[in-house]
Amino acid sequence: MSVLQLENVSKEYGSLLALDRVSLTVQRGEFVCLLGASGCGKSTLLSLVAGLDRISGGTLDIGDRKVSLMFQEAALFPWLSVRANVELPLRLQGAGRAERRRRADELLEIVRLRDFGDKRPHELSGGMRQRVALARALAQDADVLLMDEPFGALDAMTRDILHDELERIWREQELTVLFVTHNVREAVRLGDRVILLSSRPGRVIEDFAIAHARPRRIDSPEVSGQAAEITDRLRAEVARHGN
Ligand SMILES: Nc1ncnc2c1ncn2[C@@H]1O[C@H](COP(=O)(O)OP(=O)(O)OP(=O)(O)O)[C@@H](O)[C@H]1O
Repeated sequence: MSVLQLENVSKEYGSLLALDRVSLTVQRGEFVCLLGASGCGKSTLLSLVAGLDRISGGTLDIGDRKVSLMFQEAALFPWLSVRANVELPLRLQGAGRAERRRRADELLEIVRLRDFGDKRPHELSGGMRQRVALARALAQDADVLLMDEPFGALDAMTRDILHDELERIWREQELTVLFVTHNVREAVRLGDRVILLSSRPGRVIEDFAIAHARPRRIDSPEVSGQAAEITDRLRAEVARHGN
């Protein structure tokens, strides 16, 4: 069952064409990575799916499904405790105090931060803050999780660990994920599919199926081999555009 369908979606910002007739279908439970050179419109695509911006042409069908967004910066409220940050979406949903607390603790357990609920964000490492952001995104109980380079600012080791965690949570919670990155190995490590976008204006130039058994290691020969193939394709595309 598809949860998201884009057909010939274009996006113009004034005279700038950011996306050019992008077609993409995401099935329920799929982990789809969007990959492309800088400025090709990856974030634009996410913001269209999130309903933060309007398409200029084509059709985008997400039905009545809810999305939640996660960015490179955790964007937590510094004056609130970790638990209170996770509780915020629950508060907006109208959940009562006890229910909020119960669900927030459950989510903190899922991201392995159960003992950190009373801390403030500044007391946590960057990786831990992203875990809180993930818990907060999960609190929205969305059908589709939209992630815009969520681990881009983390060191390689922390990123590795969070890949494992995200994969586990995706599987356990049966999430559908649309994940933007410009890190080819990360895309192959995580995705069921890797959608390669052209340089601006962004068009889908290839849809790679990633069939290697999970869990994958980012430094495994399988991931490295397929990442090299995709990198060559991306390089050719960037060279064609001269940027
Ligand atoms: N609100 C906006 N107004 C005008 N132009 C915009 C706006 N948002 C994005 N753009 C332009 O659209 C193009 C695509 O931007 P976008 O941020 O989606 O690319 P990206 O692939 O996510 O880039 P990066 O990998 O560098 O984050 C860029 O040329 C950008 O300058």
